[in-house]
Amino acid sequence: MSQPVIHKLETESHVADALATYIADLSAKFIAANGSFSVVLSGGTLIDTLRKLLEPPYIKSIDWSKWLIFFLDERVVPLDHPDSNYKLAYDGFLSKVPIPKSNIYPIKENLSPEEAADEYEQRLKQLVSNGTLKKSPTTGFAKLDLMLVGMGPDGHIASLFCWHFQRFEKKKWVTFITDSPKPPPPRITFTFPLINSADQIAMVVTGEDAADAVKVALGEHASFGYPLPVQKVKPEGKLTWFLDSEATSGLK
Ligand SMILES: O=C1O[C@H](COP(=O)(O)O)[C@@H](O)[C@H](O)[C@H]1O
Repeated sequence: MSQPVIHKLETESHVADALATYIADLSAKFIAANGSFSVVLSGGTLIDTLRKLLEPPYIKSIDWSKWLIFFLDERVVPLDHPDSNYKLAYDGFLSKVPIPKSNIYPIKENLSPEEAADEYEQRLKQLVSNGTLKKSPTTGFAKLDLMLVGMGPDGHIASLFCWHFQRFEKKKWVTFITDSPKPPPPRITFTFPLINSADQIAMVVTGEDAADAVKVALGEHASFGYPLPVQKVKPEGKLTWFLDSEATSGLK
C-alpha cells in the first residue's frame, strides 16, 4: 500500500464537496480504462455525505449507466426495513441517480445470515468469473474499484467489530455475524481480505463521536496496542481519508 492521503477538512460540508470531486474523478478514470466503475457503499452517515453528487455538475457529468453498486455490509432484514443499508442507500442516493437497477447488488431476502453471506460471496465470484469484476492478481479476491468506508465511534468498519472473530477471517470473501454489538444483530459483511484487495478505499469519517478512534488510527501512537478494525484497512491500492475538524479534534 502506498502512503495514505489524509484530507483534514473544516466541516462535514467540505468533506461532502471533496468526496464528490474525488468520486467523480475516479468514475471518469475507471470508466475510461475498463468501461465500468464498481463502487461499494457503507451504510450510516456516509450516504448523506454523498449528497453533493446529486447536484450539478456531477449529476449530469457522471456516466451513471456504467456504475455497479455493492454493499460493504448489510443488516439481514427485508430490503424495505428501516435498518436496511440498501434502503438507506436507495432512499438517500440510488433512487436519485440513473444507475440501472440491474447494476445494483443488494443482498437476497429471506435467507439466514450465513446463507445470505454465502450467496453474496458466490455472486461476487460469478461476476469475477464472467469478467464483470476484476480479480486481484496478488490475493485472488475480487478487486473492486472503490470502497466508500464509514467508521463507528468504536473504530468498527463494515460489520467488523472489536472482539468479534469475523475480523480475523482469511478465506471467505463475505461473512456473517449474528450478535453485532450495534443493532440489528444479524448482518453480513465483506471480510478484510476482500476489502484490502480494493483498488481505492475512501475512509469517510465526520463528527466528534469519531475523534477517539481517529486518534488511535492516525495519532502519534497509532502502531501500539490491540488494533481497532479501522487500523486493518490497508488496501493494495490507495487509501484516502476524508475527515472534518470534529473527527480530527483529538489529533495534535
Ligand atoms: O452499522 C454500521 O455502522 C457503520 C458506521 O456508521 P456511522 O453511522 O457511524 O457512519 C457503517 O459504516 C456500516 O455500514 C453500518 O452497517
